[in-house]
Amino acid sequence: MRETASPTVRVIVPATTANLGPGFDTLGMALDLYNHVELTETGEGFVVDVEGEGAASIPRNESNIVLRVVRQVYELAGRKPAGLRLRLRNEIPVARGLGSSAAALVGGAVAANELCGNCLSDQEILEIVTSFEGHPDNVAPALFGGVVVSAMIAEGDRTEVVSRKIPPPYGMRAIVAIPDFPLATKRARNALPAVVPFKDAVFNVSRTSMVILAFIHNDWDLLAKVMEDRLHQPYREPLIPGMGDVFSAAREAGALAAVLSGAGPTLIAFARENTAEVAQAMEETFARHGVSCVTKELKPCAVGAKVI
Ligand SMILES: Nc1ncnc2c1ncn2[C@@H]1O[C@H](COP(=O)(O)OP(=O)(O)OP(=O)(O)O)[C@@H](O)[C@H]1O
Ligand SMILES: N[C@@H](CCO)C(=O)O
Repeated sequence: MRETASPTVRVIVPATTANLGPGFDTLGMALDLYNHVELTETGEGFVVDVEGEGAASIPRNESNIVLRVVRQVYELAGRKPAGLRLRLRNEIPVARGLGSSAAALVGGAVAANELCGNCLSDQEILEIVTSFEGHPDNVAPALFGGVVVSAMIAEGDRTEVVSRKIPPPYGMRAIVAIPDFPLATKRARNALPAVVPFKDAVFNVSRTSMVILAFIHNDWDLLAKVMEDRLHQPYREPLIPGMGDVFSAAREAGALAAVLSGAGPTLIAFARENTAEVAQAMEETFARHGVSCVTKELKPCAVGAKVI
């Protein structure tokens, strides 16, 4: 008798760069570097395979965050799988500020939802994965693509995640300089103060608003002027040797702006030309500070998580 194939779903999810300078925990952009998640319902057991980035460090047991989000989706769908096989193939470096965990979580949630008959909406998936991450600015662009503005709005005992997508900037390139050392998001968030000067808060409110307008109107002169931060980058700079000099070198080489990618340590520069010169300037400047890095030229990605 012909064996029926085990139901399998494959999902591809983009990397993301969060904050985009002043938009701490609010702005994020999807980039064309991907994690691949494959989920199969099996007769028994829960198996996790990992290849690519993080293969040596990502757990294969119940602590694996992707397995945890898959289980939560099945539970919400009222389904109890006899067994699951999870295959993770990662191109996004782990703990480097490019949204590796967000991409993996979104991939797992979308794959599980597909196998459960798509009973959860995108909004429900967004809020489930945000609850794992604690902030929406990687998750939302990983799910929806493009540039996404997000806010967490408390409503009684529930927190609604409100997200709105802007088309990615046309003709813009993102040069990322990825140091060879990891920086856990948790550690980078612990470096932040509980209170900031009122003038710094106002600085970021104005710059975040203007960054959004610059993207909406493709106003690159404006973007170059306003993509600055006072809420998180100054407090994280001691964790990334040479960060300020790398920003200056990127701009001198032709970048419109250069900021910390998410919680770092990756630094990201936005440019429309001279991308090779920008990448070289970032790499050489990091090297002068004793930091070895890999540079990649990436493009903003209009599409988020996709079942393939
Ligand atoms: N692709 C992945 N698959 C499974 N677990 C992952 C993956 N990427 C990261 N993790 C796990 O997510 C947890 C949080 O990682 P952390 O947020 O510090 O790094 P990250 O999400 O990879 O980095 P970043 O958000 O800066 O890109 C870590 O325990 C890590 O093992
Ligand atoms: N907004 C988050 C992004 C983490 O990728 C932070 O900066 O901690």
